[in-house]
Amino acid sequence: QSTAASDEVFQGMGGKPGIEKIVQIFLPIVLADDRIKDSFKDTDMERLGTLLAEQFCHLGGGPCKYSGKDMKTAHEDFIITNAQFNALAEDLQLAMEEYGVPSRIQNKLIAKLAPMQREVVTK
Ligand code: HEM
Repeated sequence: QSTAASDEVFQGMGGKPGIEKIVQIFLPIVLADDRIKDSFKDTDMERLGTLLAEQFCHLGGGPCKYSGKDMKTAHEDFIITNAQFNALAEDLQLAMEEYGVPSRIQNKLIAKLAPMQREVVTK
């Protein structure tokens, strides 16, 4: 594991074009998911998509800067449960699966998101 390139998750998702495509697959899955879709009814999904792509690229070790709010500030006005956090992670995994990201890389991205749970979950 220590020999893995620091950008292996970024590369494994297909670089910037791959990440953009994954986000394009991911957002419709979220908006069709009865467990979480209501949270996004007033959200500018295009802006959210841009920020998610930046964030995944940065977390994956790619050459991107995340320009959005910190996770606590972004979510504190919403009521978000642990179950909803898990639902969103599951949807992201579906999107990565559909794009053909290897499961080892999928798991690494999800592992990087897991620590955000305590900042995102408000209830
Ligand atoms: C690992 C989990 C998550 C990540 C990485 C994440 C990431 C983000 C990012 C990057 C933004 C944009 C921040 C900004 O506006 O500057 C955002 C906004 C938002 N997130 Fe999350 N999020 C996560 C989980 C969730 C969950 C579980 C929900 C609800 C079910 C949720 C609901 C929202 C909503 C509604 C907004 C938009 C707020 C607005 O319209 O301004 N997020 N999230």
